[in-house]
Amino acid sequence: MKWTDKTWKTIAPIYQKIIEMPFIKELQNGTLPLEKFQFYMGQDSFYLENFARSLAVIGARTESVDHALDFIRFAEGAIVVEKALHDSYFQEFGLTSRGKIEPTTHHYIHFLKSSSALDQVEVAMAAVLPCFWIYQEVGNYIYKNQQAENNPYQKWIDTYAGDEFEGLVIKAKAICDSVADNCTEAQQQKMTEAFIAASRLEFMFWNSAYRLESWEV
Ligand SMILES: Cc1ncc(CN)c(N)n1
Repeated sequence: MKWTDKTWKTIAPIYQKIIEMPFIKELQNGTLPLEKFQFYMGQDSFYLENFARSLAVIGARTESVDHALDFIRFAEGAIVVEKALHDSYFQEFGLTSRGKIEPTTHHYIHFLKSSSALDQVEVAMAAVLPCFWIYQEVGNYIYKNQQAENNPYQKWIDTYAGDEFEGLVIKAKAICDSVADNCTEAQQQKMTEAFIAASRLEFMFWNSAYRLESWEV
């Protein structure tokens, strides 16, 4: 069985919790309060910037030139989305500033930065995979199950349920499978642990936006 198939099974309960969480349900039916989406957008702007930096570091560290090119292109894509967030989404949703980095975002971006810099590069590739794969699954899930017309969050849904994003996910999964084939059992286990940690952080990221979580002091 492919590493990706085995690993997705380990996070199936986390994914189930994600699609049942209020942030996702309300995004799906268009009732998510604007304030929560604004919070999410601001935090996601920090996230995408640092996600892109981590992808670029992985690109620099990977042995295969083809994988280096893929990761550098992933990094470029994440920065382009980040700019689009500023240029269009921020304006559309009335956000003037992205605010400051809040606790869950802080945890997530530092997890990605330390993994990309210090972990075995195959483990770092596994750490960034949920950022692609979970978003695609959630985007597709919402797209298939939505009933709301004139959903204010439609553009977000279409981004992650779209063909362009699917192409990136297919590539990121294929790279993880090909590098996992050359890893020992113990190394594959570390890849899986990194994937699980990032999946938990994806849940926490949406949950923290729903709760408008901020530093207490
Ligand atoms: C937190 C988070 N994770 C993943 C994605 C999709 N790259 C995102 N925009 N934000």
